Amino acid sequence: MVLDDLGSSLRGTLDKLRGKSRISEEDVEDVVKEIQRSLLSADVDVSLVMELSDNIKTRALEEEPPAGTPARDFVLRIVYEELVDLIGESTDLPLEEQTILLAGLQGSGKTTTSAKMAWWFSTKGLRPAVIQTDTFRPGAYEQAKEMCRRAEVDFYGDPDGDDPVQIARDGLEATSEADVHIVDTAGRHALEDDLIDEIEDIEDVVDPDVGLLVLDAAIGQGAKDQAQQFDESVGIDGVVITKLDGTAKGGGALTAVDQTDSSIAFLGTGEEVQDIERFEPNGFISRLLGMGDLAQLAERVERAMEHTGEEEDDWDPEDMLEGQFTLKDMQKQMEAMNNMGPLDQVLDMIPGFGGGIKDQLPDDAMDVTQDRMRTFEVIMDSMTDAEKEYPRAIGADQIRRIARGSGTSEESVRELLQQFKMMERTLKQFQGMGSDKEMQRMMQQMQQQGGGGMGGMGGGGPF
Ligand SMILES: Nc1nc2c(ncn2[C@@H]2O[C@H](COP(=O)(O)OP(=O)(O)OP(=O)(O)O)[C@@H](O)[C@H]2O)c(=O)[nH]1
Repeated sequence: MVLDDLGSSLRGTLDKLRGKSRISEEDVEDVVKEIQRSLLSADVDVSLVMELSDNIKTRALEEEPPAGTPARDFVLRIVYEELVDLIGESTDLPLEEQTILLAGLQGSGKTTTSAKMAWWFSTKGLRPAVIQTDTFRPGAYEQAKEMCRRAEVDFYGDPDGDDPVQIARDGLEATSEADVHIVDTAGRHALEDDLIDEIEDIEDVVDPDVGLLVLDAAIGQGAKDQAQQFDESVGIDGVVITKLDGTAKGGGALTAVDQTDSSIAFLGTGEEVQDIERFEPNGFISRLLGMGDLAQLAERVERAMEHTGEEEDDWDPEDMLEGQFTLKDMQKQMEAMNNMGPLDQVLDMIPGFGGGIKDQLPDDAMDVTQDRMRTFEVIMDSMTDAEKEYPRAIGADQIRRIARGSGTSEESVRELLQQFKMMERTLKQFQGMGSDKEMQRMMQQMQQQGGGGMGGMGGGGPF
């Protein structure tokens, strides 16, 4: 996504400042150019890019770095603060009764997002209900109903209805026991007058407390007009950026946030109901700058562990950071990762693993696809405990036996062992960074500096 790219290119540029105590105008120019290049190539609106880069330049040249602050940290802090300023706080969504109206173009992910958000609110102890008013797209009703079933939340829709406004009215009544009403609306290919009229009518009936614009991360410059129109008709308080698990850059979404003077509420990171994250600007930016976001990682690991089942479980995810890595750990991790999301996203959250280092890993290290995982799981079920503890000792005879026992091929078994070795190497690389001490030191620094996300970046951080 947009800032991923910024993270790695910026790290390279900032590394050139290493060891310098003062920065020259030329250094600042380099940094600013890098930021401009990466934001523009991610489709962020030109005037927005110029504003951001001008601010960074002015501050970097005019402000006096605090005594003893290396030039690199000083510039980084400014970049960080300006990005926080640009992206803003996350949309205010108090955990209380409310009605949320979702707007957006066809296919942006509204229906999926409504169920995901409902799931999210349910994890916070509230009782959400999704009201599906999309009578335009065949299949929207079934899709929403099925996702709400999976999310275990209330749902209202009318597969035979053709009046979205009436459905909205009936839906509010039918789900009156719910605390949070999430009203999904129909999308169209482009902004058409009838879409705008329809959503305005729905808005009149539901009287939402919050209007959210759902945007596909792939949206480019078109985001500006769309955001403006929806803002004028129903009022946009926040943006949900979907499909951030793909290759899209998300720059348009930043433009929309700026255009509507709103903020980001949620990020969508997959097709399942749980693939949603509440947007946290500090964590988000720290993560993209390569600092990792421990809080999010902890939350994901915790959630994944809940799903790993009640079976006896002495597996501690921290082992993965401490060096006792066996196939048993890999098995548990794979179960957990099934629930946590793709490995590369998880790694982004580990301090020191984002950007640079991850980029240097072979692509294969991340390529544990769902299918491969399933095959691996079957294979591991056919292994003995000893084989899982000492996979390196597995020989050709055992490979043959395991392949036969699991109904897979010897090649698949070898592939699993290969994957294991790769993960082991990957983790060693991470351990080699002295993660524990480094992390403790980072936390201490952050505390000393008032908990600001930047403190930990002072010298020797994982950049
Ligand atoms: N990978 C990925 N896919 C997503 C995400 N959010 C939605 N999708 C997919 O995008 C497609 C469109 O999503 P919908 O939720 O149907 O979009 P919509 O805005 O309701 O579409 P209309 O009802 O036609 O307006 C579906 O195939 C979803 O599974 C996401 O965060 N990641």
